[in-house]
Amino acid sequence: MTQEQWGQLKQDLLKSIGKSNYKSWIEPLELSHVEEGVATFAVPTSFVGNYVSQKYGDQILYHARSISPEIRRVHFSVPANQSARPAMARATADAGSGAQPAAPAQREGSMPTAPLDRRFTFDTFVVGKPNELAHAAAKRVASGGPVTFNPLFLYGGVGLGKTHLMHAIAWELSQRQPDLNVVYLSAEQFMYRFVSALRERKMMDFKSMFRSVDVLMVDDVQFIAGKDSTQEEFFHTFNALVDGGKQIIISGDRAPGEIENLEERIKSRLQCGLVVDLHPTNYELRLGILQSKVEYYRTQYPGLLLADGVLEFLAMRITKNVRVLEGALTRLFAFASLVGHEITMELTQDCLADVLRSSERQVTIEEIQRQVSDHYNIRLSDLIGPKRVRVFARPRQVAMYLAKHMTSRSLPEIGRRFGGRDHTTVMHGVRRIDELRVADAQMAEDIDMLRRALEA
Ligand SMILES: Nc1ncnc2c1ncn2[C@@H]1O[C@H](COP(=O)(O)OP(=O)(O)OP(=O)(O)O)[C@@H](O)[C@H]1O
Repeated sequence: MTQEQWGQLKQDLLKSIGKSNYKSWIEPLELSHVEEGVATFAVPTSFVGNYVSQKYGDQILYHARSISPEIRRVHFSVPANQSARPAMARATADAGSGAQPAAPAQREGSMPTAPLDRRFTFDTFVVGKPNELAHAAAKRVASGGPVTFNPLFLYGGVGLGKTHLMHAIAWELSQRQPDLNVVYLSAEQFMYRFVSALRERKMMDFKSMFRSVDVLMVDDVQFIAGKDSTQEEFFHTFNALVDGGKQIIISGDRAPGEIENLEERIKSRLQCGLVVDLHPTNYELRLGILQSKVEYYRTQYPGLLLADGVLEFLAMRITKNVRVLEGALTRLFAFASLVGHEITMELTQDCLADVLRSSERQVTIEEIQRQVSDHYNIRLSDLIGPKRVRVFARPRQVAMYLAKHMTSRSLPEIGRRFGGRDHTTVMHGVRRIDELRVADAQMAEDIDMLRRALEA
Protein backbone atom coordinates (compact mmCIF):
# COMPACT_ATOMS: atom_id res chain seq x y z
CA MET A 1 0.00 0.00 0.00
CA THR A 2 1.42 3.36 -1.03
CA GLN A 3 1.01 6.66 0.82
CA GLU A 4 -1.34 7.72 -1.94
CA GLN A 5 -3.51 4.65 -1.43
CA TRP A 6 -3.49 5.30 2.31
CA GLY A 7 -4.72 8.82 1.54
CA GLN A 8 -7.56 7.33 -0.47
CA LEU A 9 -8.33 4.84 2.29
CA LYS A 10 -8.53 7.69 4.79
CA GLN A 11 -11.10 9.40 2.59
CA ASP A 12 -13.17 6.20 2.60
CA LEU A 13 -12.93 6.05 6.37
CA LEU A 14 -13.94 9.69 6.62
CA LYS A 15 -17.13 8.86 4.76
CA SER A 16 -17.92 5.84 6.85
CA ILE A 17 -17.08 7.05 10.36
CA GLY A 18 -17.88 10.75 10.17
CA LYS A 19 -15.79 13.87 10.47
CA SER A 20 -15.37 14.09 14.21
CA ASN A 21 -14.30 10.42 14.67
CA TYR A 22 -12.05 10.79 11.69
CA LYS A 23 -10.36 13.87 13.13
CA SER A 24 -9.84 12.28 16.53
CA TRP A 25 -8.67 8.85 15.49
CA ILE A 26 -7.75 8.46 11.85
CA GLU A 27 -6.13 11.73 10.99
CA PRO A 28 -3.31 11.26 13.53
CA LEU A 29 -2.34 7.90 11.98
CA GLU A 30 0.63 7.74 9.66
CA LEU A 31 1.35 4.81 7.43
CA SER A 32 4.82 3.81 8.48
CA HIS A 33 5.57 0.75 6.35
CA VAL A 34 4.18 -2.51 4.99
CA GLU A 35 6.31 -5.55 5.51
CA GLU A 36 5.52 -9.25 5.20
CA GLY A 37 1.81 -8.61 5.07
CA VAL A 38 1.79 -6.28 8.10
CA ALA A 39 0.82 -2.65 7.60
CA THR A 40 2.27 -0.62 10.47
CA PHE A 41 0.83 2.74 11.42
CA ALA A 42 2.51 5.22 13.69
CA VAL A 43 0.23 6.57 16.41
CA PRO A 44 0.91 9.47 18.78
CA THR A 45 0.11 7.56 21.99
CA SER A 46 -0.49 4.00 23.04
CA PHE A 47 -4.01 4.97 24.05
CA VAL A 48 -4.80 6.07 20.50
CA GLY A 49 -3.20 2.85 19.20
CA ASN A 50 -5.30 0.63 21.42
CA TYR A 51 -8.48 2.52 20.78
CA VAL A 52 -8.03 2.60 17.03
CA SER A 53 -7.12 -1.06 16.96
CA GLN A 54 -10.21 -2.04 18.89
CA LYS A 55 -12.63 0.32 17.29
CA TYR A 56 -11.42 0.65 13.71
CA GLY A 57 -8.83 -2.10 13.37
CA ASP A 58 -10.97 -4.48 11.37
CA GLN A 59 -12.42 -1.68 9.30
CA ILE A 60 -8.97 -0.38 8.38
CA LEU A 61 -7.81 -3.91 7.65
CA TYR A 62 -10.83 -4.49 5.49
CA HIS A 63 -10.21 -1.35 3.40
CA ALA A 64 -6.47 -1.95 3.30
CA ARG A 65 -6.98 -5.45 1.96
CA SER A 66 -9.29 -4.25 -0.76
CA ILE A 67 -6.37 -2.09 -1.94
CA SER A 68 -3.53 -4.50 -1.17
CA PRO A 69 -4.77 -8.05 -0.70
CA GLU A 70 -1.38 -9.17 0.63
CA ILE A 71 -2.01 -7.19 3.84
CA ARG A 72 -3.03 -9.59 6.56
CA ARG A 73 -2.55 -7.52 9.68
CA VAL A 74 -2.60 -3.93 10.72
CA HIS A 75 -0.42 -2.84 13.55
CA PHE A 76 -0.41 0.43 15.49
CA SER A 77 2.64 1.51 17.39
CA VAL A 78 4.15 4.56 18.95
CA PRO A 79 7.44 5.29 17.20
CA ALA A 80 10.33 4.67 19.59
CA ASN A 81 11.46 8.29 19.57
CA GLN A 82 8.00 9.49 20.60
CA SER A 83 7.51 7.15 23.47
CA ALA A 84 8.82 7.75 26.96
CA ARG A 85 8.74 4.03 27.56
CA PRO A 86 10.99 1.69 25.65
CA ALA A 87 8.29 -0.87 25.00
CA MET A 88 5.88 0.44 22.42
CA ALA A 89 2.18 -0.05 22.81
CA ARG A 90 1.27 -2.65 20.27
CA ALA A 91 -2.22 -3.00 19.03
CA THR A 92 -2.77 -5.41 16.24
CA ALA A 93 -5.63 -6.68 14.17
CA ASP A 94 -4.62 -10.01 12.68
CA ALA A 95 -5.91 -11.47 9.49
CA GLY A 96 -3.54 -14.41 9.72
CA SER A 97 -0.40 -14.40 7.64
CA GLY A 98 0.88 -16.64 4.90
CA ALA A 99 -0.59 -17.47 1.55
CA GLN A 100 -2.96 -20.27 2.51
CA PRO A 101 -5.77 -20.63 3.21
CA ALA A 102 -7.53 -17.78 1.47
CA ALA A 103 -9.50 -15.29 3.52
CA PRO A 104 -13.27 -15.33 3.29
CA ALA A 105 -14.70 -13.18 0.54
CA GLN A 106 -16.03 -9.78 1.48
CA ARG A 107 -18.69 -8.28 -0.68
CA GLU A 108 -18.81 -4.56 -1.21
CA GLY A 109 -20.90 -3.07 1.57
CA SER A 110 -21.06 -6.34 3.48
CA MET A 111 -20.32 -6.81 7.16
CA PRO A 112 -16.56 -7.18 7.61
CA THR A 113 -15.57 -10.42 9.27
CA ALA A 114 -13.19 -10.35 12.22
CA PRO A 115 -9.69 -11.57 11.37
CA LEU A 116 -9.22 -15.32 11.26
CA ASP A 117 -6.16 -17.11 12.56
CA ARG A 118 -4.63 -18.99 9.67
CA ARG A 119 -3.34 -21.70 12.01
CA PHE A 120 -6.87 -22.62 13.07
CA THR A 121 -7.82 -25.06 10.32
CA PHE A 122 -9.21 -28.59 10.33
CA ASP A 123 -5.77 -29.85 9.34
CA THR A 124 -4.25 -28.60 12.56
CA PHE A 125 -7.13 -29.69 14.80
CA VAL A 126 -6.35 -32.93 16.59
CA VAL A 127 -9.38 -35.13 17.05
CA GLY A 128 -9.88 -37.38 20.06
CA LYS A 129 -12.78 -38.79 22.01
CA PRO A 130 -13.50 -35.56 23.93
CA ASN A 131 -14.00 -33.48 20.80
CA GLU A 132 -14.96 -35.94 18.07
CA LEU A 133 -18.61 -35.02 17.99
CA ALA A 134 -17.94 -31.29 17.90
CA HIS A 135 -15.38 -31.87 15.17
CA ALA A 136 -17.79 -34.00 13.12
CA ALA A 137 -20.54 -31.39 13.43
CA ALA A 138 -18.14 -28.61 12.45
CA LYS A 139 -16.94 -30.60 9.45
CA ARG A 140 -20.50 -31.17 8.38
CA VAL A 141 -21.34 -27.49 8.49
CA ALA A 142 -18.10 -26.66 6.72
CA SER A 143 -18.97 -29.00 3.87
CA GLY A 144 -21.44 -26.32 2.85
CA GLY A 145 -24.30 -28.68 1.95
CA PRO A 146 -27.92 -27.91 2.72
CA VAL A 147 -28.42 -26.44 6.18
CA THR A 148 -29.36 -29.39 8.34
CA PHE A 149 -29.02 -28.07 11.83
CA ASN A 150 -29.39 -24.45 12.59
CA PRO A 151 -27.78 -23.12 14.65
CA LEU A 152 -24.79 -25.27 15.43
CA PHE A 153 -23.98 -24.46 19.03
CA LEU A 154 -20.51 -25.42 20.25
CA TYR A 155 -19.71 -25.11 23.90
CA GLY A 156 -16.99 -26.06 26.32
CA GLY A 157 -14.52 -24.77 28.89
CA VAL A 158 -11.72 -22.32 28.29
CA GLY A 159 -9.12 -23.21 25.70
CA LEU A 160 -10.72 -26.41 24.44
CA GLY A 161 -10.85 -25.46 20.77
CA LYS A 162 -14.16 -23.67 20.15
CA THR A 163 -12.58 -20.74 18.38
CA HIS A 164 -10.24 -23.05 16.51
CA LEU A 165 -13.20 -25.03 15.14
CA MET A 166 -15.11 -21.90 14.19
CA HIS A 167 -12.18 -20.47 12.29
CA ALA A 168 -11.67 -23.85 10.63
CA ILE A 169 -15.28 -23.80 9.43
CA ALA A 170 -14.84 -20.26 8.07
CA TRP A 171 -11.62 -21.15 6.24
CA GLU A 172 -13.05 -24.28 4.73
CA LEU A 173 -16.31 -22.69 3.64
CA SER A 174 -14.50 -19.82 2.02
CA GLN A 175 -12.26 -22.21 0.15
CA ARG A 176 -15.11 -24.36 -1.06
CA GLN A 177 -17.40 -21.48 -1.92
CA PRO A 178 -15.34 -18.32 -2.34
CA ASP A 179 -18.42 -16.19 -3.02
CA LEU A 180 -20.12 -17.11 0.21
CA ASN A 181 -20.39 -14.21 2.63
CA VAL A 182 -19.03 -15.77 5.81
CA VAL A 183 -18.87 -13.50 8.83
CA TYR A 184 -17.11 -14.53 11.98
CA LEU A 185 -17.05 -12.25 15.00
CA SER A 186 -17.12 -12.42 18.75
CA ALA A 187 -20.29 -11.55 20.61
CA GLU A 188 -18.37 -8.61 22.00
CA GLN A 189 -17.68 -7.34 18.47
CA PHE A 190 -21.33 -7.85 17.61
CA MET A 191 -22.29 -5.66 20.52
CA TYR A 192 -19.64 -3.17 19.66
CA ARG A 193 -20.80 -2.82 16.06
CA PHE A 194 -24.38 -2.62 17.20
CA VAL A 195 -23.65 0.16 19.68
CA SER A 196 -21.62 2.08 17.09
CA ALA A 197 -24.48 1.77 14.61
CA LEU A 198 -26.91 3.10 17.19
CA ARG A 199 -24.70 5.99 18.10
CA GLU A 200 -24.00 6.90 14.51
CA ARG A 201 -27.64 6.41 13.53
CA LYS A 202 -26.76 3.71 11.07
CA MET A 203 -29.06 0.98 12.24
CA MET A 204 -30.47 0.46 8.76
CA ASP A 205 -26.97 -0.18 7.43
CA PHE A 206 -26.23 -2.46 10.36
CA LYS A 207 -29.37 -4.49 9.80
CA SER A 208 -28.93 -4.78 6.08
CA MET A 209 -25.26 -5.72 6.42
CA PHE A 210 -26.03 -8.50 8.87
CA ARG A 211 -28.97 -9.72 6.89
CA SER A 212 -26.82 -10.07 3.78
CA VAL A 213 -24.60 -12.62 5.50
CA ASP A 214 -24.70 -16.24 4.26
CA VAL A 215 -23.02 -17.80 7.27
CA LEU A 216 -22.89 -16.00 10.60
CA MET A 217 -20.53 -17.20 13.30
CA VAL A 218 -20.67 -15.61 16.74
CA ASP A 219 -18.04 -16.63 19.27
CA ASP A 220 -18.45 -16.48 23.07
CA VAL A 221 -22.15 -15.66 23.03
CA GLN A 222 -22.25 -15.59 26.84
CA PHE A 223 -20.82 -12.10 26.53
CA ILE A 224 -24.18 -10.61 25.56
CA ALA A 225 -25.94 -12.08 28.60
CA GLY A 226 -27.47 -9.27 30.64
CA LYS A 227 -27.02 -6.72 27.82
CA ASP A 228 -30.62 -6.17 26.94
CA SER A 229 -30.65 -4.18 23.76
CA THR A 230 -27.78 -6.19 22.27
CA GLN A 231 -29.69 -9.39 23.04
CA GLU A 232 -32.75 -7.95 21.39
CA GLU A 233 -30.86 -7.09 18.22
CA PHE A 234 -29.07 -10.42 18.25
CA PHE A 235 -32.43 -12.16 18.49
CA HIS A 236 -33.80 -10.31 15.45
CA THR A 237 -30.64 -10.87 13.42
CA PHE A 238 -30.71 -14.53 14.35
CA ASN A 239 -34.35 -14.96 13.34
CA ALA A 240 -33.94 -13.09 10.07
CA LEU A 241 -31.01 -15.28 9.06
CA VAL A 242 -32.61 -18.55 10.09
CA ASP A 243 -35.80 -17.59 8.25
CA GLY A 244 -33.67 -16.87 5.20
CA GLY A 245 -32.16 -20.37 5.40
CA LYS A 246 -28.72 -19.01 6.37
CA GLN A 247 -26.38 -21.02 8.54
CA ILE A 248 -25.59 -19.79 12.04
CA ILE A 249 -22.80 -21.11 14.24
CA ILE A 250 -22.50 -19.98 17.82
CA SER A 251 -20.09 -20.81 20.59
CA GLY A 252 -20.40 -20.37 24.33
CA ASP A 253 -18.65 -21.39 27.50
CA ARG A 254 -21.62 -23.48 28.60
CA ALA A 255 -24.84 -24.99 27.26
CA PRO A 256 -27.46 -22.41 26.19
CA GLY A 257 -29.80 -23.31 29.03
CA GLU A 258 -27.06 -22.66 31.58
CA ILE A 259 -26.05 -19.18 30.49
CA GLU A 260 -27.27 -16.85 33.19
CA ASN A 261 -29.05 -13.64 32.22
CA LEU A 262 -29.60 -14.77 28.69
CA GLU A 263 -33.16 -14.19 27.59
CA GLU A 264 -35.29 -17.31 27.54
CA ARG A 265 -36.32 -16.81 23.93
CA ILE A 266 -32.65 -16.69 22.90
CA LYS A 267 -31.85 -19.78 24.92
CA SER A 268 -34.64 -21.64 23.24
CA ARG A 269 -33.55 -20.48 19.77
CA LEU A 270 -30.01 -21.58 20.49
CA GLN A 271 -31.25 -24.99 21.51
CA CYS A 272 -33.23 -25.48 18.31
CA GLY A 273 -30.35 -26.78 16.25
CA LEU A 274 -27.51 -29.04 17.26
CA VAL A 275 -25.85 -28.42 20.61
CA VAL A 276 -22.50 -30.16 21.04
CA ASP A 277 -19.89 -29.82 23.69
CA LEU A 278 -16.14 -30.10 23.76
CA HIS A 279 -15.28 -32.23 26.76
CA PRO A 280 -12.19 -31.64 28.85
CA THR A 281 -9.18 -33.17 27.16
CA ASN A 282 -7.92 -36.63 28.05
CA TYR A 283 -4.34 -37.77 28.16
CA GLU A 284 -4.37 -39.21 24.63
CA LEU A 285 -5.74 -36.03 23.11
CA ARG A 286 -3.22 -33.87 24.93
CA LEU A 287 -0.41 -36.11 23.78
CA GLY A 288 -1.74 -36.03 20.20
CA ILE A 289 -1.86 -32.24 20.28
CA LEU A 290 1.69 -32.04 21.62
CA GLN A 291 2.93 -34.46 18.98
CA SER A 292 1.35 -32.46 16.20
CA LYS A 293 2.82 -29.21 17.55
CA VAL A 294 6.23 -30.81 17.87
CA GLU A 295 6.17 -31.65 14.18
CA TYR A 296 5.75 -27.98 13.50
CA TYR A 297 8.48 -26.97 15.95
CA ARG A 298 10.90 -29.40 14.35
CA THR A 299 10.62 -27.33 11.19
CA GLN A 300 11.16 -24.12 13.14
CA TYR A 301 14.06 -25.39 15.21
CA PRO A 302 15.76 -28.02 13.05
CA GLY A 303 18.26 -30.14 14.88
CA LEU A 304 16.76 -29.59 18.32
CA LEU A 305 16.56 -32.90 20.15
CA LEU A 306 13.67 -33.95 22.31
CA ALA A 307 14.20 -36.67 24.91
CA ASP A 308 11.80 -39.59 25.20
CA GLY A 309 9.09 -39.15 27.77
CA VAL A 310 8.96 -35.34 27.78
CA LEU A 311 5.72 -35.08 25.82
CA GLU A 312 4.12 -37.82 27.90
CA PHE A 313 5.19 -35.98 31.03
CA LEU A 314 3.63 -32.72 29.82
CA ALA A 315 0.43 -34.44 28.69
CA MET A 316 0.12 -36.03 32.09
CA ARG A 317 0.96 -32.96 34.13
CA ILE A 318 -0.70 -30.08 32.28
CA THR A 319 -4.29 -31.12 32.15
CA LYS A 320 -6.53 -28.12 32.23
CA ASN A 321 -6.27 -26.27 29.04
CA VAL A 322 -4.82 -26.73 25.58
CA ARG A 323 -3.74 -23.11 25.52
CA VAL A 324 -1.55 -23.62 28.58
CA LEU A 325 -0.19 -26.84 27.10
CA GLU A 326 0.71 -25.11 23.85
CA GLY A 327 2.27 -22.19 25.69
CA ALA A 328 4.43 -24.58 27.70
CA LEU A 329 5.69 -26.29 24.57
CA THR A 330 6.42 -23.00 22.83
CA ARG A 331 8.39 -21.81 25.81
CA LEU A 332 10.28 -25.07 26.04
CA PHE A 333 11.39 -25.01 22.41
CA ALA A 334 12.29 -21.34 22.52
CA PHE A 335 14.31 -21.83 25.69
CA ALA A 336 16.08 -24.96 24.45
CA SER A 337 16.98 -23.29 21.19
CA LEU A 338 18.42 -20.32 23.07
CA VAL A 339 20.60 -22.44 25.29
CA GLY A 340 21.29 -24.86 22.41
CA HIS A 341 20.44 -27.85 24.54
CA GLU A 342 18.46 -31.04 24.02
CA ILE A 343 15.01 -30.87 25.62
CA THR A 344 15.51 -33.25 28.49
CA MET A 345 13.23 -33.96 31.39
CA GLU A 346 15.46 -31.88 33.61
CA LEU A 347 15.38 -28.88 31.30
CA THR A 348 11.60 -29.25 31.04
CA GLN A 349 11.18 -29.20 34.80
CA ASP A 350 13.46 -26.18 35.14
CA CYS A 351 12.01 -24.20 32.31
CA LEU A 352 8.38 -24.89 33.17
CA ALA A 353 8.64 -24.96 36.95
CA ASP A 354 5.96 -22.28 37.40
CA VAL A 355 3.50 -23.83 34.94
CA LEU A 356 3.99 -27.25 36.47
CA ARG A 357 3.55 -25.88 39.98
CA SER A 358 0.36 -24.07 39.13
CA SER A 359 -1.15 -27.09 37.43
CA GLU A 360 0.08 -29.42 40.13
CA ARG A 361 -2.79 -31.31 41.57
CA GLN A 362 -3.02 -31.47 45.30
CA VAL A 363 -3.52 -35.20 45.08
CA THR A 364 -2.07 -37.29 47.88
CA ILE A 365 -0.72 -40.81 47.70
CA GLU A 366 -3.44 -41.87 50.15
CA GLU A 367 -6.16 -40.56 47.83
CA ILE A 368 -4.63 -42.44 44.94
CA GLN A 369 -4.45 -45.64 46.95
CA ARG A 370 -8.06 -45.32 48.04
CA GLN A 371 -9.31 -44.55 44.56
CA VAL A 372 -7.36 -47.42 43.00
CA SER A 373 -8.46 -49.97 45.57
CA ASP A 374 -12.09 -48.89 45.09
CA HIS A 375 -11.72 -49.09 41.34
CA TYR A 376 -10.31 -52.63 41.38
CA ASN A 377 -12.49 -53.62 44.27
CA ILE A 378 -9.69 -54.78 46.54
CA ARG A 379 -8.87 -53.85 50.13
CA LEU A 380 -6.48 -51.01 50.81
CA SER A 381 -4.44 -53.33 53.01
CA ASP A 382 -3.99 -55.69 50.06
CA LEU A 383 -2.97 -52.83 47.78
CA ILE A 384 -0.08 -51.86 50.00
CA GLY A 385 0.48 -55.26 51.58
CA PRO A 386 3.09 -57.89 50.69
CA LYS A 387 0.98 -60.25 48.53
CA ARG A 388 2.35 -60.56 44.99
CA VAL A 389 -0.56 -62.22 43.22
CA ARG A 390 -1.51 -60.33 40.10
CA VAL A 391 -4.95 -59.34 41.34
CA PHE A 392 -3.19 -57.12 43.90
CA ALA A 393 0.13 -56.50 42.15
CA ARG A 394 -1.33 -54.89 39.03
CA PRO A 395 -3.52 -52.37 40.89
CA ARG A 396 -0.49 -51.64 43.08
CA GLN A 397 1.56 -50.82 39.99
CA VAL A 398 -1.27 -48.63 38.71
CA ALA A 399 -1.31 -46.75 42.00
CA MET A 400 2.47 -46.33 41.92
CA TYR A 401 2.26 -45.09 38.37
CA LEU A 402 -0.35 -42.49 39.32
CA ALA A 403 1.63 -41.50 42.40
CA LYS A 404 4.69 -40.95 40.23
CA HIS A 405 2.81 -38.83 37.68
CA MET A 406 0.29 -37.03 39.84
CA THR A 407 2.35 -36.09 42.86
CA SER A 408 5.78 -34.62 43.28
CA ARG A 409 6.90 -37.47 45.55
CA SER A 410 10.20 -39.16 44.79
CA LEU A 411 10.42 -42.86 43.93
CA PRO A 412 11.92 -43.82 47.33
CA GLU A 413 9.14 -41.91 49.10
CA ILE A 414 6.48 -43.65 47.01
CA GLY A 415 8.14 -46.98 47.78
CA ARG A 416 7.98 -46.22 51.50
CA ARG A 417 4.26 -45.42 51.27
CA PHE A 418 3.61 -48.73 49.53
CA GLY A 419 4.57 -50.93 52.43
CA GLY A 420 8.26 -49.98 52.53
CA ARG A 421 9.14 -51.15 49.03
CA ASP A 422 12.39 -50.30 47.30
CA HIS A 423 12.47 -47.48 44.73
CA THR A 424 13.50 -49.95 41.99
CA THR A 425 10.23 -51.82 42.55
CA VAL A 426 8.34 -48.58 42.03
CA MET A 427 10.35 -47.83 38.91
CA HIS A 428 9.62 -51.29 37.53
CA GLY A 429 5.91 -50.87 38.27
CA VAL A 430 5.77 -47.48 36.55
CA ARG A 431 7.51 -48.87 33.46
CA ARG A 432 5.20 -51.86 33.30
CA ILE A 433 2.13 -49.65 33.34
CA ASP A 434 3.67 -47.42 30.71
CA GLU A 435 4.00 -50.47 28.46
CA LEU A 436 0.53 -51.75 29.26
CA ARG A 437 -1.08 -48.39 28.53
CA VAL A 438 0.13 -48.71 24.97
CA ALA A 439 -0.59 -52.42 24.54
CA ASP A 440 -3.86 -52.70 26.44
CA ALA A 441 -6.77 -50.37 25.71
CA GLN A 442 -8.51 -51.37 28.92
CA MET A 443 -5.48 -50.30 30.94
CA ALA A 444 -5.33 -46.97 29.09
CA GLU A 445 -8.98 -46.39 29.88
CA ASP A 446 -8.56 -47.38 33.54
CA ILE A 447 -5.71 -44.92 33.99
CA ASP A 448 -7.60 -42.16 32.30
CA MET A 449 -10.70 -42.76 34.39
CA LEU A 450 -8.74 -42.90 37.62
CA ARG A 451 -6.83 -39.77 36.78
CA ARG A 452 -10.02 -37.89 36.03
CA ALA A 453 -11.66 -39.11 39.21
CA LEU A 454 -8.64 -37.96 41.20
CA GLU A 455 -8.56 -34.58 39.53
CA ALA A 456 -12.25 -33.94 40.03
N1 LIG B 1 -8.00 -30.38 19.36
C1 LIG B 1 -7.09 -29.41 19.19
N2 LIG B 1 -6.10 -29.59 18.28
C2 LIG B 1 -5.15 -28.63 18.10
N3 LIG B 1 -5.12 -27.47 18.77
C3 LIG B 1 -6.09 -27.24 19.69
C4 LIG B 1 -7.11 -28.20 19.94
N4 LIG B 1 -7.93 -27.72 20.89
C5 LIG B 1 -7.44 -26.50 21.21
N5 LIG B 1 -6.35 -26.22 20.49
C6 LIG B 1 -5.53 -25.00 20.56
O1 LIG B 1 -5.65 -24.46 21.86
C7 LIG B 1 -5.70 -23.04 21.81
C8 LIG B 1 -6.99 -22.57 22.47
O2 LIG B 1 -8.09 -22.95 21.65
P1 LIG B 1 -9.33 -21.98 21.34
O3 LIG B 1 -8.89 -20.56 21.31
O4 LIG B 1 -10.03 -22.50 20.16
O5 LIG B 1 -10.17 -22.24 22.67
P2 LIG B 1 -11.62 -21.75 23.07
O6 LIG B 1 -12.39 -22.96 23.40
O7 LIG B 1 -12.18 -20.85 22.03
O8 LIG B 1 -11.29 -20.96 24.40
P3 LIG B 1 -11.97 -19.64 25.03
O9 LIG B 1 -13.08 -20.13 25.84
O10 LIG B 1 -10.85 -19.08 25.86
O11 LIG B 1 -12.40 -18.74 23.92
C9 LIG B 1 -5.61 -22.66 20.35
O12 LIG B 1 -4.29 -22.32 20.05
C10 LIG B 1 -6.01 -23.93 19.62
O13 LIG B 1 -5.38 -24.03 18.36
